[in-house]
Amino acid sequence: MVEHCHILLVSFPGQGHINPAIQFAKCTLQMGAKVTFSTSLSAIRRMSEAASKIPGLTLAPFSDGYDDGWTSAHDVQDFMLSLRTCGSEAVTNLVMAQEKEGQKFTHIVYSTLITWAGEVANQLQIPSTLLWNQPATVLYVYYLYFNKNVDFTGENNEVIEFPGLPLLLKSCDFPSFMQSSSPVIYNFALPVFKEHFEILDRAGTKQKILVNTFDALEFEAIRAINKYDLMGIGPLIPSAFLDGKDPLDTSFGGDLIQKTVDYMDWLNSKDELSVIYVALGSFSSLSKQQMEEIAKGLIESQKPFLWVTREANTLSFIKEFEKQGMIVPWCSQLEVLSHPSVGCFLTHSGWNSCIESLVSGVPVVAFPQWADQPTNAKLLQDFWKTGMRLAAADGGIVMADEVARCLEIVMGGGERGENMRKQAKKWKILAKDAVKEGGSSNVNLKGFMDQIVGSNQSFSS
Ligand SMILES: O=c1ccn([C@@H]2O[C@H](COP(=O)(O)OP(=O)(O)O[C@H]3O[C@H](CO)[C@@H](O)[C@H](O)[C@H]3O)[C@@H](O)[C@H]2O)c(=O)[nH]1
Repeated sequence: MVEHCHILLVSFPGQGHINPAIQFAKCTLQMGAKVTFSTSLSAIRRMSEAASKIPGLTLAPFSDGYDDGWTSAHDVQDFMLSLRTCGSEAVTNLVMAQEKEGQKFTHIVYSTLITWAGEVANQLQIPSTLLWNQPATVLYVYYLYFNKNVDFTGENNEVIEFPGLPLLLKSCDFPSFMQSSSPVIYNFALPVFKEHFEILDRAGTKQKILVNTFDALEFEAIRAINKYDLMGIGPLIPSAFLDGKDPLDTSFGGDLIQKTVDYMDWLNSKDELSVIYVALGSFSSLSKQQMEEIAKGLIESQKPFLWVTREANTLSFIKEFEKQGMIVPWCSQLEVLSHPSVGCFLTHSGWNSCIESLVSGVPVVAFPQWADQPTNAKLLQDFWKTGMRLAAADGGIVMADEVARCLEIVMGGGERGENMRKQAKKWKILAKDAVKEGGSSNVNLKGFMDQIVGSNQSFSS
């Protein structure tokens, strides 16, 4: 029975993980399940009041030892260890507390990087499912890296074929952690991804993996790993920007910073498709030189821009720069992307940003930094064909000319830009189709819910 379904949802505290997790919670709540959402106190604190009042949602924060939030000034390995220790204890305590009251969680759903929640679920013999919040393609690439005899050396950046994938990758397209240039401080990452597979394998055969993607977008990659049952249940995006069923669902509710500057009047004053929206990650750590090159490239483009950054004060020509654009510390990205004046998204290609660009039908200029972002940028450019990736000059810096060149191609009147805009419109329609009643993601999510309550009763949407 649906009212007996109680999901414990555990998420990594980063913005790119919290957002799809909250949206997953909203979808399953609408189907009648109860959801307890557990993550670090710092992430729960930044959730809007509205999110904390979602009916049926219980928040279960725990201290991960970084109650003011992790910043790049902290050692990332220490943080991951502390999160694992504190999180494992918190999840165990939550399960025990339920049992004391004669109740139990039906299922534990845990996000990417939260391997330990899967481990605790295995130990406590509670069925669990990974909510993978990156493309299915990236999961497949990691799977091959750890499990199959595929040569990932990619010497001289030669092209590598991946069985079952209609896409050729070079080493520069791999997740950054696989690349030889990955900084030592991120050496913790590959073992975490390896552990994901080990935990899935210990949980039993043919484990389901929920993926924030949809069938039409990654048909082959979703089916490429026979060992697991990947299910596209995305895009996990607030309803108002997707199917419109709930016009009041206009935000994820877990914003890093609550909106502080009003940019809507400014956007309203601009011509259709004329504005460049720039957001290069919640924790961008671009060098001063790189920031300046991007700024110069934007100026060269002569187009208005809205740039989300909290580092603009490092720019030497900020005053001149501000005449052409607007700088904000945070915005509602989906609100901006769905504004008619926005014609291009200059993005770090974090997975949520990619999928939000597709849902909004906005072409991109991709500037991947790390993690899955190089692969995401490759997919956007060569598979979904909605944009292009910036090329770095010798020395690794992307120069202003390159920024301006790509913006001109994507936003200009030429054939390439025209095609990208056409492709972007196509994905916008297909994304909405996926979540409609009877759409692939809608069917998959209902199927998952049916399975976890162990009944044949169908869920309403
Ligand atoms: O001003 C802003 C800037 C961002 N966002 C939102 O913040 C989220 C950002 O997510 P994402 O684009 O995925 O970036 P990160 O937060 O950097 O995501 C991390 O997590 C993702 C999911 O695992 C990975 O794909 C990325 O590489 C990794 O950096 C999106 O929902 C945006 O809509 C806003 O609402 N307002």
